[in-house]
Amino acid sequence: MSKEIYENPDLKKERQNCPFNKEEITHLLDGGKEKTIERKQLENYILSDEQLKDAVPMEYLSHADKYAEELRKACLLMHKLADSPAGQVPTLRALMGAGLGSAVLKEGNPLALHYVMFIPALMGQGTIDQQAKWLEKAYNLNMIGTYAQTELGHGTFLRGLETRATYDPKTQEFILESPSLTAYKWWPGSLGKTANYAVVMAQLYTKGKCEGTHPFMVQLRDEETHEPLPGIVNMWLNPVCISSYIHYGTYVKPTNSKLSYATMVFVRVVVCQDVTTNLRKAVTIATRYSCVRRQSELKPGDREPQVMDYQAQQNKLLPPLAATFAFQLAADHLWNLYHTANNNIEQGDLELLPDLHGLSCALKALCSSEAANFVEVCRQSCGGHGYMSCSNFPRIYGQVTAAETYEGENTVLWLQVARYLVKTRKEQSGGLSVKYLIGEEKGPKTVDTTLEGIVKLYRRAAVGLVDVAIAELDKSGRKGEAPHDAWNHAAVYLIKAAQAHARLFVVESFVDSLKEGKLSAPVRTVLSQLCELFIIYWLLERSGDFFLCSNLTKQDLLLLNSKYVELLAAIRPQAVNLVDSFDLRDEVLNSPLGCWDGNVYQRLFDEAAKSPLNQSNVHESFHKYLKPLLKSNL
Ligand SMILES: CCCCC/C=C\C/C=C\C/C=C\CCC(=O)SCCNC(=O)CCNC(=O)[C@H](O)C(C)(C)COP(=O)(O)OP(=O)(O)OC[C@H]1O[C@@H](n2cnc3c(N)ncnc32)[C@H](O)[C@@H]1OP(=O)(O)O
Ligand SMILES: Cc1cc2nc3c(=O)[nH]c(=O)nc-3n(C[C@H](O)[C@H](O)[C@H](O)COP(=O)(O)OP(=O)(O)OC[C@H]3O[C@@H](n4cnc5c(N)ncnc54)[C@H](O)[C@@H]3O)c2cc1C
Repeated sequence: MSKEIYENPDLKKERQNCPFNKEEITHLLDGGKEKTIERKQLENYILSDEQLKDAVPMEYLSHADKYAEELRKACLLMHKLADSPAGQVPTLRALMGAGLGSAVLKEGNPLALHYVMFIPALMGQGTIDQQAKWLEKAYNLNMIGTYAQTELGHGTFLRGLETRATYDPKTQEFILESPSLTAYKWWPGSLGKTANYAVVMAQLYTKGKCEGTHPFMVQLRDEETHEPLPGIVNMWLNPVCISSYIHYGTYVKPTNSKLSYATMVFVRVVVCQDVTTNLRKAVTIATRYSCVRRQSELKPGDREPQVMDYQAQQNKLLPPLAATFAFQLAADHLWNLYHTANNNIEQGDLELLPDLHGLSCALKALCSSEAANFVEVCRQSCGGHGYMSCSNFPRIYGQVTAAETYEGENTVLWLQVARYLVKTRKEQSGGLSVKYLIGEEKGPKTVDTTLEGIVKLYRRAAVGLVDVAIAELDKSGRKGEAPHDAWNHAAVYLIKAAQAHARLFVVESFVDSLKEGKLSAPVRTVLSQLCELFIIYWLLERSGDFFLCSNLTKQDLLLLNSKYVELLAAIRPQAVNLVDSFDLRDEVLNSPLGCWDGNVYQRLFDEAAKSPLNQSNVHESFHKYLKPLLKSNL
């Protein structure tokens, strides 16, 4: 007789009479029905392999055992690549990020940097000959690489990196050296124990002149013994300058010195998608738990309500739910811009490079910081159980907050965005993605609080805040301040302008995607409600920007507040159906709070029982330490 599948009765009720086709949203997020089928086949292929399951929860292993266990599984995954039903590239993409890969490699993939930065660096910066020599070796995993740029003393300021690569015309070799302790490469993933090669960013010196940071291919370890090569600690020999600009001993300047930064741009683009995947996991866990959890008293004398019925809980969870769609659609737009710009750059056309840099910085900083804040709100919305390691919130939060720092610390990226916006506004040229800065936007006299009207307000705020920042810069200039001092003293305004620009891009992406998308009426209705909720939420959160730059009035704000709480109530009934549409398997959520069946308490109990401390009633330490204390009559 088939085992009755348990489903929490509250979750079961939430799922009844769903007014829209969940699979339609699943296909939208996957990029089409075929992609969904491919993803599900791949998930079954990977998650059905018993060798990829953890014998004990990772949190109970030592540091070294965690590394060994993750490496074992990562290598097994690579062996499974060849027979993957989804093909190599989609499989690798799924295994590297916060999605399917995180169901197997809970502490992170020791081979991630090889695929996410090392190979892209070779593809983007290597000459044809170098690619012929290294790419096949890298794809065949006959070498494991990393991207070694950050040093103990420098991560942000690339022009300040201390590692030197001095070209010796006699031997036609580069001598790489770390001239000081602060020059030691620090942070590169896999550098410690896994990689045997690295793309090393170093200052290129030739004929006594520094030509700036360039990428070098360096062998770190013996390919057989894995022992570090001689002198590896502070001296690397025989590196190869990738995309060599040394022709017959003479340095030939690249068409754009920032092309050597291209790998970072690629990762910033993929980080937007990755943090969105993590946010989807957090929202799913918190939403399902909030419909299982019953607590307190809403109506005197009534049964304890589902905590999702509190407006305060809806205010916590529905904006991040909406954000997952907003960020996904914006990340898709950015990915398309990346491909267009990259194809043009390969033809020597660099026109879109500033736009790509500006937008990738803006979206990486916005999505990572907003996702980090939203993940923490999701964790808090689950009370004490959200604090448990097995909830998966600590791990998701750790991964998302890391993205606020790596690949460009967010503040630094915001200032890069501001530099691009000020230049575009002042020069009234370029600015593919910031057309509003070129034309003279006439702000609406009275505020129109329709969706289109609110988007216009976002545009007013975006252009207005750039003008406020420029006015500050000009004011400092008139006081005789040097440009770098004026820039530093306007930083607060510059960052606000950059953030308003990033929010405008996300809002326009969401609205435009709904206009262009071929959606059924029910799906369009629920996504439009989420879109309106989200853009009003952000406006209410940043109302100062809009008061400063538009004719928004107190009455308008009160009206928008009312609209916002109406939308919370309208979306509440579909919260579980919306997160079910993400189609995230329990193994990917990896949380007893978020499991599909809602059997939360039993799963929490089972997780607790796995702790080594729960394998006996009295731990040996009692006899060693506590008992003597109890007897000592202090
Ligand atoms: C496939 C699925 C994957 C899923 C997994 C996803 C994620 C997880 C995977 C990987 C992450 C893991 C590890 C992270 C790895 C790292 O962290 S690698 C190290 C990252 N480090 C950085 O990002 C360093 C940040 N700093 C910089 O980029 C630069 O120092 C700077 C801040 C940009 C300043 O550079 P500088 O040379 O000083 O330039 P300046 O500010 O003077 O500007 C000069 C002009 O150059 C333009 N510009 C700057 N950068 C770029 C660029 N990248 N592209 C194009 N143009 C650029 C700038 O706009 C200026 O132009 P003007 O016209 O003169 O204004
Ligand atoms: C999980 C993780 C993985 C990583 N993986 C890699 C890797 O694989 N390879 C690699 O090379 N690196 C890696 N890194 C390093 C990472 O890229 C750097 O930490 C990052 O670029 C930030 O640089 P920093 O550490 O020097 O911070 P800093 O720049 O020193 O930041 C300190 C403070 O200074 C501020 N600041 C700095 N410059 C300015 C400015 N111009 N204006 C205003 N404020 C400023 C920052 O905003 C910040 O508040 C990783 C980091 C993490 C956390």
